[in-house]
Amino acid sequence: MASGTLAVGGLSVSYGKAVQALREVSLEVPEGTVTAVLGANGAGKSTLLRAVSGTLPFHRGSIEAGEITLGGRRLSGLRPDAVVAAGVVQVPEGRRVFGRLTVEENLRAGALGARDRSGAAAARERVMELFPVLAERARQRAGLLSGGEQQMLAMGRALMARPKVLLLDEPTLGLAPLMAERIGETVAEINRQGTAVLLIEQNAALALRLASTAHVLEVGRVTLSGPADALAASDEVRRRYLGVGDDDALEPRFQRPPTLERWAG
Ligand SMILES: Nc1ncnc2c1ncn2[C@@H]1O[C@H](COP(=O)(O)OP(=O)(O)OP(=O)(O)O)[C@@H](O)[C@H]1O
Repeated sequence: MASGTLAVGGLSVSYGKAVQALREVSLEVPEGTVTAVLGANGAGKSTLLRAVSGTLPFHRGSIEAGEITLGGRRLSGLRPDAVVAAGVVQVPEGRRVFGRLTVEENLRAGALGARDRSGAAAARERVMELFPVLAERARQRAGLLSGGEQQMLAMGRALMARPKVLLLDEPTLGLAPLMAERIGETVAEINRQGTAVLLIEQNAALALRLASTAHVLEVGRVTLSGPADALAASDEVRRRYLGVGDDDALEPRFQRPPTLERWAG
């Protein structure tokens, strides 16, 4: 397996005895690609990212079965800092920048997770090129930035650890359409520069445009997987996630469950 491929195999996760959030989920983020996960609220998308980043215990969740590997090396069971050092870094939902620290200090904090310090200057340069506004605001408190700028900072902070795989949890949530587009363009650029991305995104149209492969999660199970363009063309995805051709599309979780289909590839 390529050294940067993230693989999730047969993953089951629960929160206590009552909530089984993921059931035998298997998917891959091949080295250097963008893979998207779609799903209604509560489908288990954030749980998947928490499992990969090692942060489940902070939410009282645990892995019951399955494993997560990067390039064949086991990540499941590692502490979050070890997962970051191995090359997988999460940008959490809701940005969560350190509001009282400056932009610069937030970025420095991100660099602490890197495997070694030698590439810190190059990483900072890359972040400032991707997000020029962060250079302009370097001395400002992060809490004073707009929502879109905070998302940029959260992504920049994650990139300071020089990840092989970036985990993005709803990066455009709550942003104006123009800002959401900019974030989308930046995700594409980050990927062009060689970083793989596991993208969770409520804007399914944007996610399917950015990703090469996509998966649909429903009540903790992967119910649909395939090339992103094939999913974007499927009636099921168009109706349930792209809001095309069905008045009920705004309430995806109340619709009938999808049939299990898979495309080759
Ligand atoms: N800390 C927790 N304790 C108990 N149950 C939880 C916890 N976190 C999530 N859950 C439950 O696990 C299931 C999956 O939640 P998860 O947040 O992963 O879904 P999601 O697809 O990310 O949804 P959303 O988009 O609303 O965040 C849901 O039933 C949710 O209520």
